[in-house]
Amino acid sequence: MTAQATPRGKFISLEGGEGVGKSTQVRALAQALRERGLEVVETREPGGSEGAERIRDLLLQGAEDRWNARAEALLFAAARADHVVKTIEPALAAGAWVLCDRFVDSSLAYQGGAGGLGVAEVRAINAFAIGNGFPDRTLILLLPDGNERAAARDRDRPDRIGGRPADYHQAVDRAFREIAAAEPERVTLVDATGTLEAVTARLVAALADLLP
Ligand SMILES: Nc1ncnc2c1ncn2[C@@H]1O[C@H](COP(=O)(O)OP(=O)(O)O)[C@@H](O)[C@H]1O
Ligand SMILES: Cc1cn([C@H]2C[C@H](O)[C@@H](COP(=O)(O)OP(=O)(O)O)O2)c(=O)[nH]c1=O
Repeated sequence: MTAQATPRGKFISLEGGEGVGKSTQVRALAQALRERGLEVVETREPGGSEGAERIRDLLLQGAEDRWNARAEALLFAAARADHVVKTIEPALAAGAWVLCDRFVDSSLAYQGGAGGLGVAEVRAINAFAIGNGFPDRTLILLLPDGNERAAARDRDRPDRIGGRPADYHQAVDRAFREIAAAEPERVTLVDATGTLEAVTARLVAALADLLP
């Protein structure tokens, strides 16, 4: 008898601006997928491995001018390279589904689109960092006025990037929509209004073609 190879898991990233409900929905979607019998690993960026969590502190704490735009983009990519090798790839190879709270599209939208480096340039450094490790599906949560939930949650202590001005966050939002338009096979825009349960149901529906 020959051993059956374990089928590879699927890699799903959740994206969107500040406070649209990504962390809430990673937990809820993981639960919904587990109820369907899937093994699920939840992770986040920046972070998700020991070294990447250290880089997270460097990126999110301290003064706004702690890093220039290129250094910031490279630090996100370095954290991602470690996260892929240490956490994401082993889980997928073992057959688990990986749900990631932010991934490469956050770099494309924040550093590339809003930060002025250019989406193509930031894509290139990330291609070097992660090779073929793009998600199987990316779900971008959209709120019409995204910031109310984040503002209520963070009060007056946003992090180094969350605290940037409104026009930066509007540019992030535009960049996410452009990425979705450019890569419709991988990237789906999902309405994040309504109850937690309603949003989770939309996310599950957006994965229908990948589910076993
Ligand atoms: N569907 C929802 N309706 C109302 N509030 C929500 C909903 N989903 C999340 N929240 C709340 O909005 C805030 C931001 O959600 P969170 O999941 O932390 O967002 P993100 O990870 O995108 O920053 C939290 O206080 C959370 O409890
Ligand atoms: C992964 C990633 C995050 N970020 C930013 C987005 C957030 O402001 C911050 C991550 O903080 P996080 O706590 O995940 O944000 P939130 O819960 O508000 O969504 O880092 C980038 O600018 N580029 C990236 O590649």
